[in-house]
Amino acid sequence: MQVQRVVLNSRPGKNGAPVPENFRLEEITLAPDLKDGEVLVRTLYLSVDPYMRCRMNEDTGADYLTPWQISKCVDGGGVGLIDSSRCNNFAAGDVVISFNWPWQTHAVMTGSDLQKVDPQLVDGHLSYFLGAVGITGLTALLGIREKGHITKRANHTMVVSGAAGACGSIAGQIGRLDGCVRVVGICGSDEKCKAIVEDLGFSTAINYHLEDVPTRLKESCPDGIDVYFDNVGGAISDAVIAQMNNGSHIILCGQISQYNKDVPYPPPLSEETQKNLQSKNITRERFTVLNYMSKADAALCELSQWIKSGRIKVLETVVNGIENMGGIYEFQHFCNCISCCGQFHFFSFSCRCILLYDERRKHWQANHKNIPLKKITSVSSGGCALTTHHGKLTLLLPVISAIKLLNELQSKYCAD
Ligand SMILES: NC(=O)C1=CN([C@@H]2O[C@H](COP(=O)(O)OP(=O)(O)OC[C@H]3O[C@@H](n4cnc5c(N)ncnc54)[C@H](OP(=O)(O)O)[C@@H]3O)[C@@H](O)[C@H]2O)C=CC1
Ligand SMILES: CCCCCC(=O)/C=C/[C@H]1[C@H](O)CC(=O)[C@@H]1CCCCCCC(=O)O
Repeated sequence: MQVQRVVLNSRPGKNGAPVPENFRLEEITLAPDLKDGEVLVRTLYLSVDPYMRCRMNEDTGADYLTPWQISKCVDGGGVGLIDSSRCNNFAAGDVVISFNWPWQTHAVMTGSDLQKVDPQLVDGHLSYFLGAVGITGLTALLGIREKGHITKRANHTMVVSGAAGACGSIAGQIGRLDGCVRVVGICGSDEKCKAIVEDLGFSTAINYHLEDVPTRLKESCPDGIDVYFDNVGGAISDAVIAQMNNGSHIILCGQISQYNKDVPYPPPLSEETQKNLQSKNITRERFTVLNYMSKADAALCELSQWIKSGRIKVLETVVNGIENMGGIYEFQHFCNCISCCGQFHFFSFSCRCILLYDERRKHWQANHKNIPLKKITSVSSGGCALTTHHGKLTLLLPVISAIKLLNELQSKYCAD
């Protein structure tokens, strides 16, 4: 069987921004026979995440991350279907996920690397297993519960950086559901600001590219800041920390603004910010979701229920084609992504890029008629935004490709 895959072509260098040329698309032949314990999977969606920037370095700087190897297939979070199986735990048609899914249209994987998931949890919207009902949703929920110390009726104000991203967009909504009276999001465009306020229910949004963050924080958080969900680090976090209250809490989720720099994780803080933390007794404990997986099942159920009931909205992003996987890193400033292989569709909001393989979708529908995949229900003007059952998708593609993609999406998925 001929399959396409993405390999690492070159490294950006420890202080370099990733470029599409860091990746290369190849075609290879998969051996037809499976060994005992192996399965053949069809890739549906692959996730492109900030931590992968570290895997592009020879030394990732984090003990739980291995570097990607030059000319080898890259891997990460993925979801797909079992095509055929020689592993007792899996049968053809099962939906499975893995943290080490190769960026490949089909792959032979060992059963022990895969986890079977229940499509009912996401109402057939399988990409959610890589986002809102997957690692980033868990990160938001467990990060808040473990490190946020939000108390109902305490009138807490929460600030979220990277607020339109996969973790941030869910974290802000959970902050609200858990009882914060005010949730302020910081993100990088007016479009994102509008979406997190109008679609997700954040109280206020600050565009850090156009607005003065300290001034806008002062206006938006008149009672100071009690909880900070930090996705970005750097100057934005310095500004937030400067306005945090005594005894307040930081959820140290990630520091994306520093990932192109050759600094350890978590990157060092300025002296002034360190002083702020100490003098105001602010907690800032590192949070890694993988350390809380014993709580994952219950948390995933909670997320699933919130999403199904519409109390949490999910924003997603799609870009078209495995050949565009490298290009996704051009969007890294704007988004972290999900994608797949073959004839892709790459939906792309602020947070996630998702590639959907047409044939696989048909395969899925043929085998799971009772759980229809969500179809796009309307396309809004300008070729830059679509609406699904679950919320708005904003394409970060150039308008021309966005229009082309929308037309394709329309003709393929909106007919019925
Ligand atoms: N602790 C844990 O276990 C986990 C941590 N993480 C971390 O959470 C963070 C968010 O991840 P995720 O939501 O998946 O990623 P996304 O890519 O979905 O979101 C990241 C957001 O950060 C913003 N951003 C990118 N670069 C910068 C910058 N230089 N300055 C300010 N904002 C920037 C982007 O939008 P814009 O600039 O337009 O606002 C983007 O929306 C990352 O730091 C990641 O490493 C993720 C998963 C698990
Ligand atoms: C070094 C910067 C990391 C910053 C925090 C972050 O983004 C962490 C992400 C992990 C999160 O805890 C859950 C995940 O899915 C991310 C890591 C996944 C590790 C997979 C292992 C890959 C490998 O084989 O190296």
